[in-house]
Amino acid sequence: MFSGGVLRSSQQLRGVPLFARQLSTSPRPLLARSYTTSGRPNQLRMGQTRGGGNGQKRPGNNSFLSRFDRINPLALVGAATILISGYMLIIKPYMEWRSELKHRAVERQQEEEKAQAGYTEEQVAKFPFGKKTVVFVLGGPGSGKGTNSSKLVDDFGFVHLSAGDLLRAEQKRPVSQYGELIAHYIREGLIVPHEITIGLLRNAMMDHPESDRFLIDGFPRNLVQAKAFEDSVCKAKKVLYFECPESTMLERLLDRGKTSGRSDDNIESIKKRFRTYVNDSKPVIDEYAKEGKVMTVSCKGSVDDVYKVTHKKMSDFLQALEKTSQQQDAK
Ligand SMILES: Nc1ncnc2c1ncn2[C@@H]1O[C@H](COP(=O)(O)OP(=O)(O)OP(=O)(O)O)[C@@H](O)[C@H]1O
Ligand SMILES: O=c1ccn([C@@H]2O[C@H](COP(=O)(O)O)[C@@H](O)[C@H]2O)c(=O)[nH]1
Repeated sequence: MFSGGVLRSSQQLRGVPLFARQLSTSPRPLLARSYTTSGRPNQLRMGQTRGGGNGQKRPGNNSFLSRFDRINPLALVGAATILISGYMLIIKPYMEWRSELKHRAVERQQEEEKAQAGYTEEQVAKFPFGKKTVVFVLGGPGSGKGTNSSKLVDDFGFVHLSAGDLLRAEQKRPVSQYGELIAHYIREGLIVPHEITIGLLRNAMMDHPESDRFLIDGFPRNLVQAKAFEDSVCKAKKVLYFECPESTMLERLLDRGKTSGRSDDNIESIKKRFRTYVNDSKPVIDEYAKEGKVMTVSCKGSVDDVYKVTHKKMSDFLQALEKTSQQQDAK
């Protein structure tokens, strides 16, 4: 760092920082100051040597210790200050930054390994999906699925899995290979390929082995997804459907968009989401209705009013389910 020009006239100063050398070789101080072993300054005039005033050098003048006679202590202090400051201001923060980067890279790698590993085929095969009570929560965008699902969690001990939330979380995961794809589908109001969504839902269910009840909110979005989920995970026991006019949904979504930060709570995306709902998602509800699985709740009224109806319907369903299971156990 201090490799400045060689000072031929003061070879003794090799190893001393340039800053110190320049100060110590400066012609400015007419009185070079040295220090005695007692610490008192010992002032000598230029050219005067310790051996007397005759200009002859003493034999020991070139000894190691005598080299320091010519070094200005202030210069040494200055050099030391520069060294310490350089270390504190540049080298130390740089080393800390490098170590932080290394730490983050290790964390990212661990996260990626964990995400890629997911669950083994054996673990998936052993998980008792068929014994779980799965209720799909369906309805148009902004019809109140999330609002009511959160309340059902508190009252009936469901685990609430929102397909949209799982996709948004996956999109944000720094090492996700699907991040950009999901962002595009969500912004365009399109349906993400079902392999991705079903994988996320299945893993999320397996993350809660202790729970017997799952609310799956905003899924399935089309008939292909519904069939794929039934084939690879399980059948839903019931569908909770929030019926809502488009004008109400639009008003609520635009209002939510003021604070939600969602990339699809804007008028262009909302229109696309409505189109997807009518063309792809509503037929799923119609299909389940044919199987007698749908409980319909109107979204009109206050949050509390709507939830009162939702609570009653869910309570009736769970009671009926309990009764059926008791009857089966009795056989
Ligand atoms: N009964 C209600 N009255 C007034 N506002 C409501 C009512 N129910 C829900 N909201 C509000 O409407 C907005 C949409 O509700 P929510 O997020 O529950 O809908 P969602 O069906 O889950 O929507 P998305 O499918 O877009 O996720 C929210 O801001 C919520 O607070
Ligand atoms: O099964 C699903 C669920 C959701 N999506 C995409 O996510 C957005 C937002 O979903 P919300 O339920 O409103 O949170 C939806 O418009 C789809 O683009 C999906 O592809 N598949």
